[in-house]
Amino acid sequence: MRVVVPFSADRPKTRLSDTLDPTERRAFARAMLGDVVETVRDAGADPEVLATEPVEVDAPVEVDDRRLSLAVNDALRDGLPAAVVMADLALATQRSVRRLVDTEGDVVVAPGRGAGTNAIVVRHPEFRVDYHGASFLDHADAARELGAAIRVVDSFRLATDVDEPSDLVELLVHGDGAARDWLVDAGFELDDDGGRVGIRRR
Ligand SMILES: Nc1nc2c(ncn2[C@@H]2O[C@H](COP(=O)(O)OP(=O)(O)OP(=O)(O)O)[C@@H](O)[C@H]2O)c(=O)[nH]1
Ligand SMILES: C[C@H](OP(=O)(O)O)C(=O)O
Repeated sequence: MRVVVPFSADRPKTRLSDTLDPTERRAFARAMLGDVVETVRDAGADPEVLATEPVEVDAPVEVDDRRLSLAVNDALRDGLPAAVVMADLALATQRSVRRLVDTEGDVVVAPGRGAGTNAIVVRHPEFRVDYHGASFLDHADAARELGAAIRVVDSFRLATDVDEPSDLVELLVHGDGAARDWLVDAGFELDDDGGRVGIRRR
């Protein structure tokens, strides 16, 4: 199955601005992209990166700097079925991606926290993505309006998109790819000194 991996190359991860400087955010986002592409391929699917600017990665890259939903809907027109897996799902595993693409349904969604849509499989020819805000609810409504069968994949690993500093804790604990290595090399470690486990930088 085609797996489109959208990647905002130019100004990535602005919600991590208090934790990483712009250069670090680009490098960290790029490390997560590489992990997602490798995981998708290990799951036996075919990654295609949809980036806002050229990027060196082990997968075909299409550059499209239009807004996310517009670019993704155009990419979906290149052939269904197709999945869209976000480039910041650094905890995704071969098994969780396989579970996503093997789940039957006209539209299959792996929700993210905050009513997001972290990954989606589209088999219905008239379905269109509409990202940002409560996109999970918007996608469920859109599927119902089409009479499309929608399925939800409840997965910790697909639900964890790395957007904010608290997400870095999950990556340190559960990740095992280049993005986690990048964090460790940058001096990040768990802060387990009482209360909820956080993150600190040596
Ligand atoms: N191709 C493309 N990818 C995008 C765009 N906006 C976000 N993405 C990607 O979509 C995924 C989810 O988006 P966000 O979580 O908002 O990522 P982000 O924009 O880097 O993060 P913030 O700046 O904190 O919003 C990430 O993998 C982004 O790289 C876009 O306009 N075009
Ligand atoms: C892609 C987008 O991510 P967010 O902007 O919500 O982090 C969404 O999940 O709709």
